[in-house]
Amino acid sequence: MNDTAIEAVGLTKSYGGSPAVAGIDLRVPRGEVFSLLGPNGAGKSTTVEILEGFRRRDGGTVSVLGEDPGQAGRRWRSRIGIVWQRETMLPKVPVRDLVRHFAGYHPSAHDPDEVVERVGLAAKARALPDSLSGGQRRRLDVALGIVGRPELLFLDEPTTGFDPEARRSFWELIGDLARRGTTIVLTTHYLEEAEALADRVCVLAGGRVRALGAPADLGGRAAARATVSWTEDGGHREVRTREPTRVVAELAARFSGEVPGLGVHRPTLEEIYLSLVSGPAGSGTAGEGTA
Ligand SMILES: Nc1ncnc2c1ncn2[C@@H]1O[C@H](COP(=O)(O)OP(=O)(O)OP(=O)(O)O)[C@@H](O)[C@H]1O
Repeated sequence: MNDTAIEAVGLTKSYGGSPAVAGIDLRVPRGEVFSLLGPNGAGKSTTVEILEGFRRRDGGTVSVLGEDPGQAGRRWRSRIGIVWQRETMLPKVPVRDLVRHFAGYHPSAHDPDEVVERVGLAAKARALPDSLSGGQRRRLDVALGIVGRPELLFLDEPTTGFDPEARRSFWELIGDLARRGTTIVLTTHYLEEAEALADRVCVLAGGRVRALGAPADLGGRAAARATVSWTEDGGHREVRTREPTRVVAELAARFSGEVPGLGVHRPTLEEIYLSLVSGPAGSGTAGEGTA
């Protein structure tokens, strides 16, 4: 089996002459959790909808699970799961029956009751979709996206409206699917979600790839200087250093033990992300290139 789930080369799409996707190259190996980040209007949904076969591209080549999504048929579609950004219209059918119904479309679906349980809707199994809260409704969308045991799962801002506990349990669910080999494309505005789940993140801005890499390395993050801070003589002190361990060891020796107010701060993914998307299009440097 081909070990590439998604390959796009030179992908372009314009709306009324304005480029939304301006030449993107992507390769996502099977089994990877790949996260697309970027500000509103960056081109994430357009890219993902082309990969899902719901939007026509203007240029470039695309292969998803070995087929061109623009030409692929129902069998291909049944190998893909989608959790849309916007709520989809659902019939007035209880949660459990709806998940069972969706499972019926797929030859090797998960047990629907287990899926309802996994997304935390067991107590609402008999409820109608209309009666669910926003976060519960989102969990139902997730259940419908995963029940078919997709090889490739697209999640477009899946945890919007989730409370913190629901988000954590959703992360566990996604981690579990990933460990079982599902390839996942996650679009999110939550940097901590990308950090918790993604093997690699791709930052899009202005329809182009600004940076690509593991969350820990993105934009030179791993090599970036850390800030070591402490309190001394009643005042705040800090140094920026590439060797925070050495600085902390020196401080520990100097204070003979606990260093008052000690802190070590490395750039967060959010800080790196903001520095990547704040410049003019094309100014992103670190890690730029082919995904
Ligand atoms: N159907 C459409 N018709 C015209 N312009 C569109 C259409 N869909 C998207 N666009 C434009 O294309 C650009 C990229 O939009 P897209 O929805 O792909 O961005 P996004 O990164 O998904 O944003 P968000 O984070 O807000 O969901 C935007 O400037 C948007 O206004």
